[in-house]
Amino acid sequence: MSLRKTSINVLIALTMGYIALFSHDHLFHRSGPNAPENTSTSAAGLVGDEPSYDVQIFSRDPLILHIRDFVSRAEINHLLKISEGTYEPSKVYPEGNHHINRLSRVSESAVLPQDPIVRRIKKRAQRLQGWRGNDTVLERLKVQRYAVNGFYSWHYDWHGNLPEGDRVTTLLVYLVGNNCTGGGTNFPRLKRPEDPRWCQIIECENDEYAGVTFKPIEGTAVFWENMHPNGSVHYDVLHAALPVKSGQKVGLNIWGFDLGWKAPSVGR
Ligand SMILES: O=C(O)CCC(=O)C(=O)O
Ligand SMILES: [Fe+2]
Repeated sequence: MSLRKTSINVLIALTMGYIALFSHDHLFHRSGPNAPENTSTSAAGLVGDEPSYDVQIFSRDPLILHIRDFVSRAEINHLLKISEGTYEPSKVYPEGNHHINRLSRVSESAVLPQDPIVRRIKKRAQRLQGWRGNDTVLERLKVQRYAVNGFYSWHYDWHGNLPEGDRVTTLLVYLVGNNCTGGGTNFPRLKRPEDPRWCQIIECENDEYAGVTFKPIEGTAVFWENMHPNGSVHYDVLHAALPVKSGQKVGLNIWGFDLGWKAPSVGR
């Protein structure tokens, strides 16, 4: 093939790629089933195109993604505003027994009302996870607020033995945290990656905790699968909200709950 023919072919391929990309974008953002809610006012920059976020695979087993700019500044302000006045002390529920236990968890929680902005963020979270069948639903969004000395000690988000299903995914979005010290999300069973570029998003120096600690960078999110591909619970997703030493941290929990989840009888 002559050089001229090759470059024409490359040009055609690039143009086709551009058209494919463009129409994909067109389908998803404007006319697809997941188009943003039709919110007609543009107050506070909350409406319009979906914010573009940036995803990186942090770990393959368990699957953990790090997502930059998952929510916009205007969305953060809105979520903080609608949660104000509705916080209650957070509870824990070992063996189905819901109670406050200040030895394992000190924070306040607020369940968010379902307004158009909340629904839009839920749709974004759902689309990120792909179509998992009608049995997997997102729980009501929950905001967790940690003051100085607030924390949530090491735990799993899965239950492992509920008859009604289980939490199969966790999407944790940091709403406030840029000015706090402490307050990272620690996974003690993960191996810290060696490449120093990860240090932008995880603690590298002076991390007094084993494993990996994600920094609570506002707008970013950490997503993980709580189960192995065959449905068995994953023990390496053990995690904690480390104590806040100064400032304040607020996180948004978006959990994927599979109503049809059952523990597999063998293996992982
Ligand atoms: O806020 C964090 O860093 C983790 C929170 C958490 O694990 C939870 O609410 O289940
Ligand atoms: Fe958790």
